[in-house]
Amino acid sequence: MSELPGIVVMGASGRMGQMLIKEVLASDKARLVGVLDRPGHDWVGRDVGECMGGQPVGVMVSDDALETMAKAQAVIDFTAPAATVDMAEIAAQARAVHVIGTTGLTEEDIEKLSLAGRHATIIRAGNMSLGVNLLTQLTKKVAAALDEDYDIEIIESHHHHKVDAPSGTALMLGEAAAEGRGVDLTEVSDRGRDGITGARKRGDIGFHAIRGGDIVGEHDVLFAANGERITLRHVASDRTVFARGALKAALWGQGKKPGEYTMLDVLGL
Ligand SMILES: NC(=O)C1=CN([C@@H]2O[C@H](COP(=O)(O)OP(=O)(O)OC[C@H]3O[C@@H](n4cnc5c(N)ncnc54)[C@H](OP(=O)(O)O)[C@@H]3O)[C@@H](O)[C@H]2O)C=CC1
Ligand SMILES: O=C(O)C1=N[C@H](C(=O)O)C[C@H](O)C1
Repeated sequence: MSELPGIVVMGASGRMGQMLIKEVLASDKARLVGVLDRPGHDWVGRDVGECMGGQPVGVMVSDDALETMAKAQAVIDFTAPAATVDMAEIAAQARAVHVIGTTGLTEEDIEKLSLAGRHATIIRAGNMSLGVNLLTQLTKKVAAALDEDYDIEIIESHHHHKVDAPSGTALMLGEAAAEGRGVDLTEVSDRGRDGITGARKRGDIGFHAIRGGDIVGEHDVLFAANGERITLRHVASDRTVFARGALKAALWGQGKKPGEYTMLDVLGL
C-alpha cells in the first residue's frame, strides 16, 4: 500500500476540503498522508476523522505546510488565492503535483502560478467535474457555429457563502465561447449590468451571478437570437463531482513534466 501516491489536502475544514478528504480516504489508488489548515484553526493538532465527526483516521491536522508536504506526491488545494499562491512555491520545492481548484485568482496570482509551473506540475481548473469540462467543449463548438446574431450570456448560481464572482466555471465557459467565436474575452466581457447601461453591445459575452441558500453550482450558457434561444446547462447537485475530478488529476499528474495543465488534459477532452 505504501507505494500509492501520498496526497495532502489543504483547507481541511472547508466545504471542499472535507469532500476531498473523504474521497482520498475512500480511494484504493491513493493514501491520505496529511491535511492542512490555517494556523490557529481549532482543528490543528487533532485527528481529521474526529474533527469531521467520525472515527479517527490516523492523520493529524497540521498548520506546517513545509513539513507536511515532505511526505506528499500531490497536494489538492481548494482554498483561497493567497494560500494557493503560497502553496505553489512549497509544492514545487517538494516536487509534488499541485492540483488547484481555488477560484477568484487575479491575473497577478495566475502569473505567480505560471512561474511556479516552470519547476512543478500544476493542474488548475475553475471546475474539476467531467460535466463542466465537457460543457466547455460544447460551448466552444456552438459559439463557433453561430454568428453574433446570437447574444451569449452566462448565468451562474451558487450558495450564499461563495466569495468570488463570476465563478471560475463561468469564466471557463466564457473563455470557451470567446475561443469558439475567435475573439478575446477581455475585449467583449460584460459583467453584471446595472443602471442605464445602454443597449446590449453586439458580440459581447455577458456574465451574471446569483447567490442563494445551498446551491452547489449551476451554469447556463445562453445563445439568444431573434426568434430562438439555445441554452447549454450544467447542474452540480453534489460536491463529490469536484472531489472526484481533483483526485483523478492528482493521480494523472504523477510523473508528468513540470508545466501548467488543465482538466481537459486530464480528461483527454
Ligand atoms: N475547481 C472546482 O471544481 C471547485 C472550486 N471551488 C473553489 O474552491 C475554493 C474553496 O471553496 P469552499 O470549500 O466552498 O470554501 P470554504 O470557505 O468552505 O473552504 C476554504 C478553506 O480554505 C481555508 N483557507 C482559506 N484561506 C487560507 C489561508 N490563507 N491559509 C490556509 N487555509 C486557508 C479555509 O480556512 P478558514 O475557514 O480558516 O478560512 C477553509 O478551510 C473556492 O475558491 C471555490 O470557488 C469549489 C468547488 C469546486
Ligand atoms: O465556490 C463553489 O462552491 C464553486 N466554485 C467553483 C466556481 O467558482 O466555478 C466551481 C463550482 O461551481 C462550485
